[in-house]
Amino acid sequence: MVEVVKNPILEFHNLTVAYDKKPAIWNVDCKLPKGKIIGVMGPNGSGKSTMMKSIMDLVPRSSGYVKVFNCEDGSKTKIAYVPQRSAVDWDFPINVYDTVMMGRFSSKNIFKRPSRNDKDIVLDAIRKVKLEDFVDRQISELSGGQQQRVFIARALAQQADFYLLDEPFAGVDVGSEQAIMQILKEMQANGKSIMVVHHDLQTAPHYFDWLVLMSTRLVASGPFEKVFASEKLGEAFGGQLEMLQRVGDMLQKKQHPVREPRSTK
Ligand SMILES: Nc1ncnc2c1ncn2[C@@H]1O[C@H](COP(=O)(O)OP(=O)(O)OP(=O)(O)O)[C@@H](O)[C@H]1O
Repeated sequence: MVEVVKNPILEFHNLTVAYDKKPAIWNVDCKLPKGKIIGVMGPNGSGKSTMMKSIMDLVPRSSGYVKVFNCEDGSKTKIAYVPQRSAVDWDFPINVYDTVMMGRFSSKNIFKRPSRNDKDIVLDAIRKVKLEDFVDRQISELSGGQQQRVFIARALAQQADFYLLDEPFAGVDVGSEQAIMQILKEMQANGKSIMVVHHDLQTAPHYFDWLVLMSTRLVASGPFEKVFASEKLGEAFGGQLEMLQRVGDMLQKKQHPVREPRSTK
């Protein structure tokens, strides 16, 4: 099941990426819509991270291509990428402010001096993720949820049109997960497109408008409810059907599977 998209932000055209000749993603062909929060789901090793990296041109393509479409105003679509937590050296000696400031530098201007405008944008991004009390704190001294928010602030400082987040909720407490989700919804309300690699089938229905299901091949891409309710979910996740049944029951009862954060009052 691959839904046709008329005004896409992104197109995968027969894309294959292999490591040591073993395909990590195989012949992926689909278009993804603008202005949505898109979930990318599938079992471990199904190629979700590779899909993200192929958009950023971080992995060599064996065949096919990825095309990112222009913004409405004709300017080039800017992409910000938040890698998996495990790909980041959290012991690197750098504080929150300087990490977020990295979002204002590209490979072409790494030696520029930050302008007043850069500084304002960085402080604004830090405020948006509610880390203003931690600007001077080393990133190694933050909790998992705070570290993730620093990287989201760095992406916000890039002022991109399209945001890619690889498992932003891994190693993050429930309160931080909800805070991050709130930030993503606000970004969407401001016209941004967002793509998120996610593992948790219970929370997914509350987060995404569009679902891409991977199992090395593309299993499905379409409106969330349509893909989630189809047999494609079982096809992608194979052995985990019992758990899926429980999720289905929960959805029928309209229970919100995410616990409310405990009040701090
Ligand atoms: N740098 C690499 N070198 C060799 N093989 C790799 C490399 N990166 C990923 N792979 C392999 O490619 C396949 C897809 O990996 P990928 O990380 O894209 O999957 P994933 O769906 O994101 O997995 P997970 O949910 O566990 O993070 C896996 O079999 C993985 O072992």
